[in-house]
Amino acid sequence: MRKPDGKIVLLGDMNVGKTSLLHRYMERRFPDTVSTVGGAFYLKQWRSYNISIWDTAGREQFHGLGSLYCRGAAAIILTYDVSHPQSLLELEDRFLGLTDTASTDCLFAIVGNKVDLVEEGATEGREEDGPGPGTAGSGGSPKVPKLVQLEDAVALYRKILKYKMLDEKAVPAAEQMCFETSAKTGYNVDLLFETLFDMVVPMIVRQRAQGPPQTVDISSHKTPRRTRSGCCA
Ligand SMILES: Nc1nc2c(ncn2[C@@H]2O[C@H](COP(=O)(O)OP(=O)(O)OP(=O)(O)O)[C@@H](O)[C@H]2O)c(=O)[nH]1
Ligand SMILES: [Mg+2]
Repeated sequence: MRKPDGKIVLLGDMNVGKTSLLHRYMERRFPDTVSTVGGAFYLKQWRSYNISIWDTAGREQFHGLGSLYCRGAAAIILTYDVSHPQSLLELEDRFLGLTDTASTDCLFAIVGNKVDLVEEGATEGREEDGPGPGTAGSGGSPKVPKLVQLEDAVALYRKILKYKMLDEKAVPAAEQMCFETSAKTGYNVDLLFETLFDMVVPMIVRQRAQGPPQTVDISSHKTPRRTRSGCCA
């Protein structure tokens, strides 16, 4: 298997829909999920590059693993549930610190999932994949109030830039990196992942131009010949 060229990590509280978003994008469906244990990844070929997308567990007991998964990440998707304000607060309080191990030029996307559940429509004009937030596919489930607005996510994005000491002019604009999605209907899901892939590819190209990676490719590593004394030749 070829080593992934870039890595994207999904972070966020339990139950916000990280696994469902990944299933919707990779498998084009919305299956029943069980709460993730540890983490898992998918490989996506985008142009001529292999991008790994890591799904992580939101449950507190797996919290320690988060920074391991983020190591060297080119992009991180911070996910919350639009009907649960606490899930947005958790991103700042509990998850942002885990991203310190990511690549120095790591991109951040903030994603409010489950818009199909809420009364108010999501941002208009971004629906390029899948029906609207609360239309076909929502199964007529009773609507709940939308308790987190897109502006709240934009405010968090700006806080992240401050925390990372990044210049707002040197990174993608908040409006470009804050999404509202529904893993259930597919709303904005392709847009989310494919926007990030398109942003990650130039980073890969730049990293390659800067020199070989600092990691060892074990598939091309020859086992050293042993001498009679037992030392390596
Ligand atoms: N209505 C609706 N339900 C969703 C959506 N996304 C996920 N769910 C439901 O929310 C629950 C949790 O989804 P998961 O994808 O397992 O959540 P998770 O973030 O991976 O949770 P952990 O693995 O515990 O961190 C499941 O019952 C999903 O069916 C969505 O867009 N709309
Ligand atoms: Mg999960």
